[in-house]
Amino acid sequence: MTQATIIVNPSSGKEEALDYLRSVEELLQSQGYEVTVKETQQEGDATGYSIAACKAGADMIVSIGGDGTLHETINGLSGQAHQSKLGIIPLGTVNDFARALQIPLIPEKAIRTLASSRVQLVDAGRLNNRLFINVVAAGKLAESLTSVSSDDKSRFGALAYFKEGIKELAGNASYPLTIQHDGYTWVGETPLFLAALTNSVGGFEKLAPEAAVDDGLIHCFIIKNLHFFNTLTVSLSVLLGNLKNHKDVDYFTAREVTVTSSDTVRTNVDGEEGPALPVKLSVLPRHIRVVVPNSS
Ligand SMILES: Nc1ncnc2c1ncn2[C@@H]1O[C@H](COP(=O)(O)OP(=O)(O)OP(=O)(O)O)[C@@H](O)[C@H]1O
Repeated sequence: MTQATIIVNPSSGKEEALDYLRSVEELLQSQGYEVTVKETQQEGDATGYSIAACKAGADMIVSIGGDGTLHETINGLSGQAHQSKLGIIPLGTVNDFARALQIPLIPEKAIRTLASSRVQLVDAGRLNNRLFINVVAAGKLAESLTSVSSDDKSRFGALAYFKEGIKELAGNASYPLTIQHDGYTWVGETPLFLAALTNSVGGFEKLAPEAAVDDGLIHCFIIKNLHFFNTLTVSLSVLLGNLKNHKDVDYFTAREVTVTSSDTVRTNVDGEEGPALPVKLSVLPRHIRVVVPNSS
């Protein structure tokens, strides 16, 4: 009998993940899976459960939670001799990875997607010695997003991010960064450096519109000045996917990027606190097998 493991994070998003557990189990059983359920209690659990599922030869791992739970699950999958395919029920706050893959954000619809026969190969990013799936951010703005409390996230959802972000914009503080890629070096002060693998960053699905999940590229934005966030042009730029064309933004794509600073600068990785700089980023092309809707 084929095996599936469900990894469910009860604290994700609005804390509704457990409400959908039974439906996910039933759908998988109806597809002929023998199902194991693993509930996370703390950071690292999803990685451990994911490694165990691969070692047990599970055909599919289903993550019920947000981008943080997915990040941990994928870090478990990678490097295993047998890599299970991944099903996603997006119940986090932002759910960028699901947005990028056009997995429905309505849980009932996402659950039906698990019956899809379509599996898409998706890039993963490497950051020093671990993987990321969506975005690495560095700078004052990234640090402020990391500081959003999980209480605020549960109560306000994505708005919690904007609340913190806007507080930080008022300061417009920058860090000195050195960014190297493909023989180029950028040196300057920036409040925000973004390295995105997918088109959806922070819930903005058009922030990096040309970023395909399997293009083998890191899409990088160096925001040189945050003053422009205070003007109407920024909202238009972001919403229309023109951020890269703004005069205060440097945009490039790369397969490998190194970011260093003379200051202590922490990163935000897939929405959670990441390591301090320096970081070396690279791409593992078409590294993860994700179950996506038949029609997308
Ligand atoms: N039982 C638990 N109670 C509290 N925190 C948990 C529990 N299980 C896992 N975690 C933590 O939850 C975090 C991941 O949450 P996740 O990203 O899935 O939800 P989210 O932050 O609401 O969504 P998003 O990342 O899409 O905004 C990880 O940092 C992990 O350590």
